[in-house]
Amino acid sequence: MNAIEIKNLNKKYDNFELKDISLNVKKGSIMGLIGENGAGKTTILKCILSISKYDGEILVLGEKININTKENINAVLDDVFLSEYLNPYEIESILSGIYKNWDSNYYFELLDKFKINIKKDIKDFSKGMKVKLKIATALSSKPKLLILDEPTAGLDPVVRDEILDILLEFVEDEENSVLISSHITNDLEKIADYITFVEDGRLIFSEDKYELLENYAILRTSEEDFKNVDRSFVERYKINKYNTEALITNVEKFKIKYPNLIVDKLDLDEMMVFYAKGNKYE
Ligand SMILES: Nc1ncnc2c1ncn2[C@@H]1O[C@H](COP(=O)(O)OP(=O)(O)OP(=O)(O)O)[C@@H](O)[C@H]1O
Repeated sequence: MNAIEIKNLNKKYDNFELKDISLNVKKGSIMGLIGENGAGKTTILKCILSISKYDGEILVLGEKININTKENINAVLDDVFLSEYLNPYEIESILSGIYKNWDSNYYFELLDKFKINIKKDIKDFSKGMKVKLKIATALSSKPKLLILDEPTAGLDPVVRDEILDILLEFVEDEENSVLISSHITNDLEKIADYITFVEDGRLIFSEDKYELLENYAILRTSEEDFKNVDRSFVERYKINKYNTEALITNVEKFKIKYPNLIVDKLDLDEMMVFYAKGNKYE
Protein backbone atom coordinates (compact mmCIF):
# COMPACT_ATOMS: atom_id res chain seq x y z
CA MET A 1 0.00 0.00 0.00
CA ASN A 2 1.04 3.57 -0.60
CA ALA A 3 0.99 6.25 2.08
CA ILE A 4 0.83 8.91 -0.66
CA GLU A 5 -0.22 8.56 -4.29
CA ILE A 6 0.16 11.55 -6.57
CA LYS A 7 -1.17 11.38 -10.12
CA ASN A 8 -0.70 14.14 -12.66
CA LEU A 9 -0.27 16.94 -10.16
CA ASN A 10 -0.31 20.35 -11.82
CA LYS A 11 -0.16 23.71 -10.10
CA LYS A 12 0.40 27.13 -11.59
CA TYR A 13 1.70 30.32 -10.00
CA ASP A 14 2.46 33.47 -12.03
CA ASN A 15 6.10 32.56 -12.56
CA PHE A 16 6.19 28.88 -11.70
CA GLU A 17 4.46 25.67 -12.61
CA LEU A 18 4.42 22.12 -11.23
CA LYS A 19 4.16 20.00 -14.34
CA ASP A 20 2.42 16.67 -14.27
CA ILE A 21 4.05 15.21 -11.17
CA SER A 22 3.22 11.57 -10.43
CA LEU A 23 4.83 9.61 -7.61
CA ASN A 24 4.08 7.24 -4.75
CA VAL A 25 5.37 7.06 -1.21
CA LYS A 26 5.27 3.46 0.01
CA LYS A 27 3.84 2.73 3.43
CA GLY A 28 6.58 2.11 5.98
CA SER A 29 9.21 3.99 4.03
CA ILE A 30 11.06 7.30 4.11
CA MET A 31 10.94 9.29 0.88
CA GLY A 32 13.47 12.10 0.47
CA LEU A 33 12.50 15.02 -1.76
CA ILE A 34 15.40 16.90 -3.30
CA GLY A 35 15.82 19.72 -5.80
CA GLU A 36 17.37 23.15 -6.16
CA ASN A 37 15.97 26.25 -4.44
CA GLY A 38 12.66 27.07 -6.06
CA ALA A 39 12.30 23.65 -7.74
CA GLY A 40 8.84 23.20 -6.22
CA LYS A 41 9.43 20.96 -3.18
CA THR A 42 7.42 23.03 -0.68
CA THR A 43 4.66 23.50 -3.25
CA ILE A 44 4.35 19.71 -3.65
CA LEU A 45 4.19 19.25 0.13
CA LYS A 46 1.53 21.96 0.45
CA CYS A 47 -0.57 20.31 -2.27
CA ILE A 48 -0.32 16.95 -0.48
CA LEU A 49 -1.45 18.61 2.73
CA SER A 50 -4.23 20.40 0.83
CA ILE A 51 -2.91 23.76 2.03
CA SER A 52 -2.62 24.76 -1.66
CA LYS A 53 -5.14 24.11 -4.42
CA TYR A 54 -4.04 21.92 -7.30
CA ASP A 55 -5.14 19.99 -10.37
CA GLY A 56 -4.67 16.23 -10.40
CA GLU A 57 -5.24 13.48 -7.89
CA ILE A 58 -3.61 13.06 -4.50
CA LEU A 59 -4.50 10.22 -2.17
CA VAL A 60 -3.13 10.25 1.35
CA LEU A 61 -3.36 7.03 3.38
CA GLY A 62 -5.63 5.65 0.68
CA GLU A 63 -8.10 8.52 0.39
CA LYS A 64 -8.53 12.14 -0.51
CA ILE A 65 -7.48 14.23 2.46
CA ASN A 66 -10.42 14.77 4.81
CA ILE A 67 -11.14 15.44 8.43
CA ASN A 68 -10.53 11.78 9.36
CA THR A 69 -7.28 11.33 7.43
CA LYS A 70 -6.03 14.60 8.93
CA GLU A 71 -5.93 12.87 12.33
CA ASN A 72 -3.26 10.57 10.93
CA ILE A 73 -1.08 13.14 9.20
CA ASN A 74 1.21 15.70 10.73
CA ALA A 75 3.66 18.10 9.20
CA VAL A 76 6.68 20.13 10.25
CA LEU A 77 6.79 23.14 7.98
CA ASP A 78 8.76 26.34 8.19
CA ASP A 79 6.06 28.23 10.07
CA VAL A 80 5.74 29.74 13.53
CA PHE A 81 4.48 27.93 16.56
CA LEU A 82 1.13 28.61 18.22
CA SER A 83 2.75 31.44 20.12
CA GLU A 84 6.35 32.22 20.95
CA TYR A 85 5.18 33.24 24.43
CA LEU A 86 4.12 29.73 25.38
CA ASN A 87 6.38 27.10 26.90
CA PRO A 88 6.36 23.38 25.92
CA TYR A 89 4.32 22.54 29.03
CA GLU A 90 1.58 25.00 28.03
CA ILE A 91 1.73 23.82 24.42
CA GLU A 92 1.07 20.29 25.60
CA SER A 93 -2.13 21.30 27.37
CA ILE A 94 -3.40 22.95 24.16
CA LEU A 95 -2.40 20.19 21.72
CA SER A 96 -3.63 17.37 23.94
CA GLY A 97 -7.10 18.87 23.56
CA ILE A 98 -6.79 19.13 19.79
CA TYR A 99 -5.38 15.73 18.77
CA LYS A 100 -7.48 12.63 19.40
CA ASN A 101 -4.49 10.29 19.64
CA TRP A 102 -2.22 12.64 21.58
CA ASP A 103 0.33 10.77 23.72
CA SER A 104 1.44 12.95 26.65
CA ASN A 105 3.93 10.43 28.00
CA TYR A 106 5.64 10.16 24.65
CA TYR A 107 5.76 13.97 24.32
CA PHE A 108 7.51 14.44 27.65
CA GLU A 109 9.77 11.48 26.92
CA LEU A 110 10.86 13.07 23.65
CA LEU A 111 11.41 16.48 25.26
CA ASP A 112 13.53 14.79 27.90
CA LYS A 113 15.52 12.98 25.21
CA PHE A 114 15.97 16.26 23.31
CA LYS A 115 16.97 18.03 26.57
CA ILE A 116 14.24 20.65 26.16
CA ASN A 117 13.27 22.68 29.21
CA ILE A 118 9.48 22.46 29.46
CA LYS A 119 9.16 25.70 31.40
CA LYS A 120 11.14 27.92 29.02
CA ASP A 121 9.25 30.23 26.59
CA ILE A 122 9.70 29.27 22.94
CA LYS A 123 10.87 32.78 22.12
CA ASP A 124 14.06 31.96 24.05
CA PHE A 125 14.68 28.70 22.18
CA SER A 126 17.54 28.20 19.73
CA LYS A 127 16.66 27.23 16.17
CA GLY A 128 17.54 23.59 16.82
CA MET A 129 15.40 23.47 19.96
CA LYS A 130 12.43 24.88 18.06
CA VAL A 131 12.75 22.22 15.36
CA LYS A 132 13.09 19.47 17.95
CA LEU A 133 9.99 20.75 19.77
CA LYS A 134 8.03 20.84 16.51
CA ILE A 135 9.07 17.29 15.71
CA ALA A 136 8.20 16.16 19.24
CA THR A 137 4.72 17.71 18.98
CA ALA A 138 4.18 16.21 15.51
CA LEU A 139 5.21 12.72 16.67
CA SER A 140 3.17 12.92 19.88
CA SER A 141 -0.01 13.36 17.85
CA LYS A 142 0.74 9.77 16.75
CA PRO A 143 0.46 10.30 12.99
CA LYS A 144 0.83 7.52 10.43
CA LEU A 145 2.36 9.95 7.97
CA LEU A 146 4.84 12.66 8.81
CA ILE A 147 5.69 15.36 6.28
CA LEU A 148 8.75 17.51 6.96
CA ASP A 149 9.96 20.50 4.99
CA GLU A 150 13.71 20.90 5.43
CA PRO A 151 13.65 20.07 9.14
CA THR A 152 17.41 19.81 9.52
CA ALA A 153 18.35 23.05 7.73
CA GLY A 154 20.73 25.17 9.78
CA LEU A 155 21.17 22.57 12.52
CA ASP A 156 24.45 21.19 13.80
CA PRO A 157 25.40 17.59 12.94
CA VAL A 158 24.68 16.26 16.43
CA VAL A 159 21.13 17.61 16.52
CA ARG A 160 20.58 16.48 12.91
CA ASP A 161 21.65 12.99 13.82
CA GLU A 162 19.25 12.89 16.77
CA ILE A 163 16.40 13.92 14.49
CA LEU A 164 17.32 11.36 11.84
CA ASP A 165 17.40 8.62 14.49
CA ILE A 166 13.93 9.58 15.70
CA LEU A 167 12.61 9.41 12.12
CA LEU A 168 14.15 5.97 11.61
CA GLU A 169 12.54 4.86 14.86
CA PHE A 170 9.20 6.26 13.66
CA VAL A 171 9.14 4.05 10.53
CA GLU A 172 10.57 0.99 12.28
CA ASP A 173 7.21 -0.78 12.64
CA GLU A 174 6.64 -0.44 8.85
CA GLU A 175 3.24 1.13 9.50
CA ASN A 176 4.37 4.76 9.53
CA SER A 177 5.77 6.75 6.62
CA VAL A 178 7.81 9.92 6.16
CA LEU A 179 8.12 12.39 3.32
CA ILE A 180 11.01 14.76 3.95
CA SER A 181 12.40 17.53 1.79
CA SER A 182 16.00 18.51 2.35
CA HIS A 183 19.01 20.22 0.82
CA ILE A 184 21.24 18.16 3.06
CA THR A 185 21.44 15.16 0.76
CA ASN A 186 23.84 13.53 3.17
CA ASP A 187 20.99 13.26 5.69
CA LEU A 188 18.76 11.68 3.07
CA GLU A 189 21.48 9.27 2.01
CA LYS A 190 21.52 8.11 5.64
CA ILE A 191 17.79 7.57 6.19
CA ALA A 192 15.75 7.65 2.96
CA ASP A 193 14.57 4.47 1.26
CA TYR A 194 13.53 6.37 -1.87
CA ILE A 195 14.56 9.65 -3.45
CA THR A 196 12.42 11.97 -5.55
CA PHE A 197 14.21 14.66 -7.50
CA VAL A 198 12.39 17.68 -8.91
CA GLU A 199 13.84 20.32 -11.17
CA ASP A 200 11.98 23.45 -12.23
CA GLY A 201 8.59 21.96 -11.36
CA ARG A 202 9.24 18.69 -13.21
CA LEU A 203 9.86 15.24 -11.80
CA ILE A 204 13.30 14.00 -12.84
CA PHE A 205 13.11 10.71 -10.98
CA SER A 206 11.51 8.97 -8.02
CA GLU A 207 13.51 5.87 -7.29
CA ASP A 208 14.79 3.41 -4.73
CA LYS A 209 17.87 5.05 -3.20
CA TYR A 210 20.10 2.00 -3.42
CA GLU A 211 19.16 1.28 -7.02
CA LEU A 212 19.63 4.93 -7.83
CA LEU A 213 23.14 5.11 -6.44
CA GLU A 214 23.98 1.84 -8.22
CA ASN A 215 22.42 2.87 -11.48
CA TYR A 216 24.12 6.23 -12.03
CA ALA A 217 27.81 7.06 -12.38
CA ILE A 218 30.15 9.75 -13.68
CA LEU A 219 32.12 9.18 -16.83
CA ARG A 220 35.25 11.30 -17.19
CA THR A 221 36.87 10.99 -20.58
CA SER A 222 38.13 12.89 -23.62
CA GLU A 223 35.74 14.78 -25.85
CA GLU A 224 36.77 12.41 -28.66
CA ASP A 225 35.85 9.24 -26.72
CA PHE A 226 32.67 10.84 -25.45
CA LYS A 227 31.47 11.43 -29.02
CA ASN A 228 31.31 7.66 -29.54
CA VAL A 229 29.17 7.00 -26.47
CA ASP A 230 25.57 5.97 -27.18
CA ARG A 231 23.42 8.96 -26.18
CA SER A 232 20.80 6.81 -24.48
CA PHE A 233 23.26 6.29 -21.60
CA VAL A 234 23.86 10.03 -21.14
CA GLU A 235 21.55 11.91 -18.77
CA ARG A 236 23.64 15.11 -18.70
CA TYR A 237 27.11 16.08 -19.89
CA LYS A 238 29.64 18.88 -19.42
CA ILE A 239 32.42 19.57 -21.89
CA ASN A 240 35.27 21.17 -19.95
CA LYS A 241 38.57 22.55 -21.18
CA TYR A 242 40.55 19.36 -20.51
CA ASN A 243 37.93 16.62 -20.34
CA THR A 244 34.28 15.76 -20.69
CA GLU A 245 32.14 14.61 -17.80
CA ALA A 246 28.85 12.80 -18.22
CA LEU A 247 26.17 11.50 -15.91
CA ILE A 248 25.59 7.95 -17.10
CA THR A 249 22.57 5.71 -16.41
CA ASN A 250 22.29 1.94 -16.83
CA VAL A 251 25.80 1.67 -15.50
CA GLU A 252 26.07 -2.12 -15.71
CA LYS A 253 25.11 -2.18 -19.39
CA PHE A 254 27.41 0.78 -20.03
CA LYS A 255 30.38 -1.06 -18.47
CA ILE A 256 29.75 -4.07 -20.69
CA LYS A 257 29.46 -1.96 -23.83
CA TYR A 258 32.43 0.28 -23.03
CA PRO A 259 34.87 -1.80 -20.93
CA ASN A 260 37.69 0.64 -21.59
CA LEU A 261 35.87 3.71 -20.28
CA ILE A 262 36.10 4.27 -16.54
CA VAL A 263 33.10 5.40 -14.54
CA ASP A 264 33.05 6.53 -10.90
CA LYS A 265 30.29 6.34 -8.33
CA LEU A 266 28.64 9.60 -7.36
CA ASP A 267 26.52 10.89 -4.50
CA LEU A 268 23.20 12.71 -4.54
CA ASP A 269 24.84 16.14 -4.33
CA GLU A 270 26.95 15.50 -7.41
CA MET A 271 23.90 14.14 -9.18
CA MET A 272 21.91 17.30 -8.41
CA VAL A 273 24.71 19.54 -9.65
CA PHE A 274 24.85 17.56 -12.87
CA TYR A 275 21.14 17.90 -13.46
CA ALA A 276 21.27 21.60 -12.69
CA LYS A 277 24.43 22.53 -14.61
CA GLY A 278 24.89 19.81 -17.22
CA ASN A 279 23.73 19.82 -20.83
CA LYS A 280 21.03 17.51 -22.07
CA TYR A 281 20.58 15.88 -25.46
CA GLU A 282 17.21 16.97 -26.82
N1 LIG B 1 2.09 31.56 -2.99
C1 LIG B 1 2.88 31.69 -4.05
N2 LIG B 1 2.60 32.58 -5.03
C2 LIG B 1 3.39 32.70 -6.12
N3 LIG B 1 4.51 31.98 -6.33
C3 LIG B 1 4.85 31.08 -5.37
C4 LIG B 1 4.06 30.89 -4.19
N4 LIG B 1 4.66 29.93 -3.44
C5 LIG B 1 5.76 29.53 -4.11
N5 LIG B 1 5.88 30.23 -5.27
C6 LIG B 1 6.94 30.06 -6.27
O1 LIG B 1 6.99 28.71 -6.66
C7 LIG B 1 8.34 28.32 -6.91
C8 LIG B 1 8.65 27.06 -6.13
O2 LIG B 1 8.69 27.38 -4.76
P1 LIG B 1 8.88 26.28 -3.64
O3 LIG B 1 8.85 26.99 -2.32
O4 LIG B 1 7.92 25.18 -3.85
O5 LIG B 1 10.34 25.74 -3.97
P2 LIG B 1 11.31 24.84 -3.09
O6 LIG B 1 11.81 23.77 -3.98
O7 LIG B 1 10.63 24.42 -1.83
O8 LIG B 1 12.47 25.86 -2.79
P3 LIG B 1 13.46 26.02 -1.51
O9 LIG B 1 14.38 24.86 -1.57
O10 LIG B 1 14.14 27.30 -1.76
O11 LIG B 1 12.60 26.02 -0.27
C9 LIG B 1 9.22 29.50 -6.56
O12 LIG B 1 9.56 30.16 -7.75
C10 LIG B 1 8.31 30.37 -5.71
O13 LIG B 1 8.62 31.73 -5.87
